[in-house]
Amino acid sequence: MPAMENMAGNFFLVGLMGAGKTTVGRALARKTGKTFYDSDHEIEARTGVRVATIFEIEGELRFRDRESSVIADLAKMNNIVLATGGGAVLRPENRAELSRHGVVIYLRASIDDLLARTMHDKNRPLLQTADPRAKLQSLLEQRDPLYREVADIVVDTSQQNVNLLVSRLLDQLHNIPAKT
Ligand SMILES: Nc1ncnc2c1ncn2[C@@H]1O[C@H](COP(=O)(O)OP(=O)(O)OP(=O)(O)O)[C@@H](O)[C@H]1O
Ligand SMILES: O=C(O)C1=C[C@@H](O)[C@@H](O)[C@H](O)C1
Ligand SMILES: [Mg+2]
Repeated sequence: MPAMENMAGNFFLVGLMGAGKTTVGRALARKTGKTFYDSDHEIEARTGVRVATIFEIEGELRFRDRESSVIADLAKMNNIVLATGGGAVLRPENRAELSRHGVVIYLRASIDDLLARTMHDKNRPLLQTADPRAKLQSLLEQRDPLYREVADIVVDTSQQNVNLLVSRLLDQLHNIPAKT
């Protein structure tokens, strides 16, 4: 088993759908011995239904309320890696919680990669449209400034294998003071 990195504080991952927040977050947690959480999974665990069903029945606004409540709870924990939902940065209170309680990592990827990585998963309601590429492009335009605003580190994930990505990320994290 590879050596465990001993680092203090929380790490929060932000970025668009398909950027790899869940995948990279899980690997980063394993490597640092932190507990992994995913805000989408937490919302699903609390409600007992999939994200797509919440959008369908309650609408996006109510989903965002649920998301803010989960983020507020999880951000206060210690020694965790949290993969946030792609739209978590939309609300200023979520951005404040994230930047206050952990080091925020923005995972970027090309639209081509995002599209390829999200194509087969029907649990992303915002991409169930006739033109998911155009949707991703417009979400990127809207959200890129918000991801950047909240991020302590920006990482390009295009054409990067997950293990390599995590080891490069750890090099950068060593140079950033922990937020606890
Ligand atoms: N660096 C990478 N290279 C290749 N494939 C990747 C990479 N990162 C993630 N993937 C793949 O892309 C898909 C989407 O990744 P993941 O679910 O981690 O994205 P996400 O950012 O959590 O998306 P969402 O916001 O919708 O939850 C998965 O099938 C995953 O295996
Ligand atoms: O980008 C978004 O707005 C979303 C991303 C997913 O993680 C989910 O939180 C949900 O599908 C909405
Ligand atoms: Mg995810």
